Amino acid sequence: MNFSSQNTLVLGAGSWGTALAVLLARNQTPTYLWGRDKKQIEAMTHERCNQRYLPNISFPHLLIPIHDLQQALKHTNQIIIAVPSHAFRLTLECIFKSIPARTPIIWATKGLELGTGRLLHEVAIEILGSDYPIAILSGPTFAHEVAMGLPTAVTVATTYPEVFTYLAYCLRGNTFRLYTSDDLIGVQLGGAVKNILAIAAGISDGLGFGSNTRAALITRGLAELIRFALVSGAKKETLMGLSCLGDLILTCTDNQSRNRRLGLALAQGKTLSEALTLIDQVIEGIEAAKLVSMRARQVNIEMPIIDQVYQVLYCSQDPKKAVEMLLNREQKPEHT
Ligand SMILES: NC(=O)C1=CN([C@@H]2O[C@H](COP(=O)(O)OP(=O)(O)OC[C@H]3O[C@@H](n4cnc5c(N)ncnc54)[C@H](OP(=O)(O)O)[C@@H]3O)[C@@H](O)[C@H]2O)C=CC1
Ligand SMILES: O=C(CO)COP(=O)(O)O
Repeated sequence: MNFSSQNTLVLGAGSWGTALAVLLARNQTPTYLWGRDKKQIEAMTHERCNQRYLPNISFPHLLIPIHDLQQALKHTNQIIIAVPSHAFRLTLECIFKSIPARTPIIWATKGLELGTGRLLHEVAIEILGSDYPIAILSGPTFAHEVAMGLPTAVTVATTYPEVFTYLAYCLRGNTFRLYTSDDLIGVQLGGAVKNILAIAAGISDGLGFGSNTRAALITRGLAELIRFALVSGAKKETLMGLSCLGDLILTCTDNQSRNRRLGLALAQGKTLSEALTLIDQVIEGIEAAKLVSMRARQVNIEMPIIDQVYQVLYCSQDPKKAVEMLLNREQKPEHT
């Protein structure tokens, strides 16, 4: 394959889609960055920067912001979806009739399908059938750090080796390293559930608890995540890798995480709607908390931390009370 003649289309002009488009274009891959907001695309075209979602990062000349989706689809050999999970189905439904069969479709979205809790590869296969090679890019990746060129490593889950090879070629460089995995379930569940645990870590730190508490939350949260993911068909080794443990550590410990900042704000007494207004970006852990706690009950998996996050978000549970509930649970062996 003559890689150098290929174009990539990134769907979703938020912080993550923009950072990925910047990385691709810096690596000499002609890249279209599609966003739904025409005014924002015009501003990005004029300013050569995404002031709203990724300020102070200049666009390389091979990055072209675009609003006309059909036009963008005409010129693409690879699609990367970076819209929030609530827009995933709609985005695929809009494009699938216009993309040639065999076009690789990769997503960097971290979450479950709105309302149903299905994994996004199930949604993708339902819409696309088996004519399109799919892959999932996930891992500890704050958009701004990636765009700054700080060294970052990710997992790409796919059963199509050629998709990985081409993606790795496009994202190559000294700052971005890709590892392969064939565990679509584990990689997606790690990325979705860690967001809920980052809210928990934010709550804990916002209440003024210390490093001991945070370490306990991360470790016991990971135990919940593993129980849930194994029952769902994930591989255990995936859960110890970048897309799960790596991302869990990142988002539970650094205030660049919007999910963690949500927890901090709630613990400081803000209402959910005040916190949402304050952060003003996608917070995937909110919907995921509802979907995962519901699913955990259905499959009879104990997820006490996730459950308390759900209670705080949806049932007006006082964050302090949520911690009390967790600490006063019946004693049990660490490993069961
Ligand atoms: N930011 C990060 O560091 C990382 C994010 N991710 C994941 O990437 C995904 C996107 O998040 P991120 O870029 O951070 O979010 P942001 O909050 O930065 O931006 C959200 C973007 O999604 C767009 N959007 C919202 N609804 C729709 C819709 N219905 N159709 C099309 N576009 C829509 C928004 O457009 P508008 O401005 O018009 O509302 C905006 O461009 C999430 O799943 C997130 O978990 C993964 C790794 C890192
Ligand atoms: O997934 C992320 C980094 O890997 C971003 O996390 P937040 O959505 O919590 O900001």
